[in-house]
Amino acid sequence: MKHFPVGHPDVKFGRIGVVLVNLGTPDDLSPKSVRRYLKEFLSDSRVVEIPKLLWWPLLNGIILNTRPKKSAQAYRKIWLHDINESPLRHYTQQQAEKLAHQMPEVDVVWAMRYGQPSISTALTQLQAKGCDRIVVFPMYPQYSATTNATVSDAVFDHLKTLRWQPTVRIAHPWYRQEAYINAIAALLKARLNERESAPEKIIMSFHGLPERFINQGDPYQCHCFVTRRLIAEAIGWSLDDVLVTFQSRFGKAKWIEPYTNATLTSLAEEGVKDILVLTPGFVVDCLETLEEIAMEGKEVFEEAGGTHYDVLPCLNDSGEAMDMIEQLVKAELSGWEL
Ligand SMILES: C=CC1=C(C)c2cc3[nH]c(cc4nc(cc5[nH]c(cc1n2)c(C)c5CCC(=O)O)C(CCC(=O)O)=C4C)c(C)c3C=C
Ligand SMILES: [Fe+2]
Ligand SMILES: [Fe+2]
Repeated sequence: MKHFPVGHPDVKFGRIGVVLVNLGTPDDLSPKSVRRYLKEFLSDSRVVEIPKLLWWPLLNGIILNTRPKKSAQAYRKIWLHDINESPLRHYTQQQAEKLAHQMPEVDVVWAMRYGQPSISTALTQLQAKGCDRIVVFPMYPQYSATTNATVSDAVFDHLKTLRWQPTVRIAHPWYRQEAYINAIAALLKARLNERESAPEKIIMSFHGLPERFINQGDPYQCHCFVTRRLIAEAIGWSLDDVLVTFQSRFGKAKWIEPYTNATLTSLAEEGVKDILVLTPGFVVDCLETLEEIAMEGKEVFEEAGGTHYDVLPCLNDSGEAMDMIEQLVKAELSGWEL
């Protein structure tokens, strides 16, 4: 029953919406698209904290003239050519579509922090369907200002443009939630059981960050260590054999260590032959897992003398992933009557 006065626009309300947000990815393989994506991403002052006066000439003068071509070649190796789509966007879309089936009582959409569909587009879409309560769900288990906070920035920038703002909840980081730990542990145990023998070491490779960000209070590294401990406990492995490493260093500054590639080399040089690598900080496979870990990491390990390099895929849109997302989203809806 609506009680709007005469002349008031007929705004829909009363529904609940969910938006799954991931990082963003190029629209296609052209250096132009990769450049557009990198420009938006690397212009975010939460991601690169170098004073604009120094960063802009470097970004626009050098990086955006050299990196897009190199990155486009890397993306070509992992692109889903049959559907002409980036894995990151494909799996994010699949997750949202599957969640919509699992939770028909809410409206589910997806968004890319850098690129399309933007967070603003997704929120507009949900409001048009009548959602006046919205859960924003960043697809990052471990909190970092470079990922989670920048999602919040985009959400609140959008809210600034509205007269009737929806009530918004931003999901709490879920690096230690049972639903997440159990989902990864289930896939990991299944892989360990499939194998003829256990690997000598399990490596958990997380995306890195400049060390300065951690020293300034970003909790990301601690979250990664908690995740590692809980997964190791869930599979009954000693922490001595489940290592954390950090990958994808960008630029010249010191990033958090140990670096993934350096660890792969030193392990192989110490005589470790057989390892299993997983990337629990990435919910879906993407450039960083498929190219950097599955391809480049394998080369690095084998060149240094390793012989068995096994990689566990990300959760993607598996049954385990979808149960996990449903449980985590439902916890965020708590108290909102449907
Ligand atoms: C410039 C510094 C960067 C920081 C800080 C950073 C943090 C960070 N990133 C992810 C997740 C992803 N990053 C991805 C790609 C990617 N990351 C950076 C740089 C930083 N990331 C660049 C320049 C790129 C682009 C690719 C390249 O040119 O090498 C991706 C993959 C996207 C895809 O399209 O597949 C993800 C996912 C996290 C979780 C994080 C902080 C914790
Ligand atoms: Fe990154
Ligand atoms: Fe990378």
